[in-house]
Amino acid sequence: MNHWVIYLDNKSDKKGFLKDFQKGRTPQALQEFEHKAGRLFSPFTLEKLIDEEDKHDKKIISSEHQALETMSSGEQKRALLYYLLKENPDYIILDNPFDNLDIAFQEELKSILKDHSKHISFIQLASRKSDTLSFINCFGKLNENIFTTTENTTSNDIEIDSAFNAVRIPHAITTFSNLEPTLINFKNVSISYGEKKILNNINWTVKKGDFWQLSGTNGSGKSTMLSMIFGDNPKAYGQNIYLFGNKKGSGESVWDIKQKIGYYAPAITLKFNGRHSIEHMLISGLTDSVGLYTIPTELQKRIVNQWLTLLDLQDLKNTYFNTLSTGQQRLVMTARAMVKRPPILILDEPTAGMDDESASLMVSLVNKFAEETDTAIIFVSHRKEKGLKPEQILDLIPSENGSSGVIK
Ligand SMILES: Nc1ncnc2c1ncn2[C@@H]1O[C@H](COP(=O)(O)OP(=O)(O)OP(=O)(O)O)[C@@H](O)[C@H]1O
Repeated sequence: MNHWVIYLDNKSDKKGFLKDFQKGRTPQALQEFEHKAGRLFSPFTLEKLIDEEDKHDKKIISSEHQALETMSSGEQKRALLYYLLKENPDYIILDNPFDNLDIAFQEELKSILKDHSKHISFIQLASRKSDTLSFINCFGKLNENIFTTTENTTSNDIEIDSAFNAVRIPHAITTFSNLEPTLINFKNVSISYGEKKILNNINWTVKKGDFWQLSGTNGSGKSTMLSMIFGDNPKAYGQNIYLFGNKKGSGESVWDIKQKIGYYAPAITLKFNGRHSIEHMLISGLTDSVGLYTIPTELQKRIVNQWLTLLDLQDLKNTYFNTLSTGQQRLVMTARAMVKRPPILILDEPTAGMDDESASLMVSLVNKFAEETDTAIIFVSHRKEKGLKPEQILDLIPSENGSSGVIK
């Protein structure tokens, strides 16, 4: 039985490939799948199922106890996997299956897929060569929209430690005065959803200039914690959570808080589907807007030009953002969250779905920003991100009473 891996880079037209595949337009080498029943294990499938459940008010993979929409990203993937396997298709396309999964579930997934590989063919789309499943016996790659077969290539270790070293992080133009040295303070924070206990007695202090990694298994409460800092999660009220010295829910508006926090998660890239030049995208990071509604000042332009030089994107400054490769878009969006040099920068799984080279560039940029600025960074990731240099890790360890926080 054949099992394929198809390596992707940030220029691969994955969407186009999947569409063609589903319509039966398969490349020559993959013709064995042409008239077979296939399923897709991908965030696209999850999106569609959530939408369908919502529209028709029915449970397709939601359980009795919990709607698919409210599950954590790892829980959603687990539910989808079992749903697809139960359908017993001839083949399953696995779209970067390990993204957003904690180490334990990654291992479990590997062994579940291996067991099923005796009677289901798998086609793994992989941005990282090191993710290649052990039972893969056919190799290919997707260059833009062209599929070609390749030799069995082993994982490529990319070191881009010297990237961005020519230029320093540009100066800030916004000043954040009267900041307390302690920016975030969780005191004995415990959160439940109904009977389900999520966080148990979390104590966490983030100070000016800290570099934290927030980690924990799927469903351990990482997004819940972020939503209490950056979002409007009502569960935050009544808890002892202090942001910039003020108790959450007392006085400072969500807008006041958001203004002091740079935030980037891959999903927000989707918000920027209009025609914005890269230069304007970065300027909009200084003005906290999605588009650019006012004429930028000379100072704003100068700072953004320095950022473009740093990112080596000077030549592309007038290019539309939506024409960049995924890796370039992610770097621009991360830089957009950095340009203000906010007191806090939250990066929520920023490397999910990135190829090795782009992930490595992202890590270099974050390390450099941590080193050269006073911004406190919270980097959320399941992966031990190669080369990332956080000073401290808050690991959420789940138990029946909710997750406790262990500082490493
Ligand atoms: N509205 C809700 N109702 C019920 N349960 C919820 C709701 N929102 C979140 N949960 C549960 O809270 C737990 C923590 O979810 P959260 O998204 O914070 O985890 P996470 O650590 O970010 O996980 P992942 O790494 O999988 O994204 C999960 O078990 C999730 O199912």
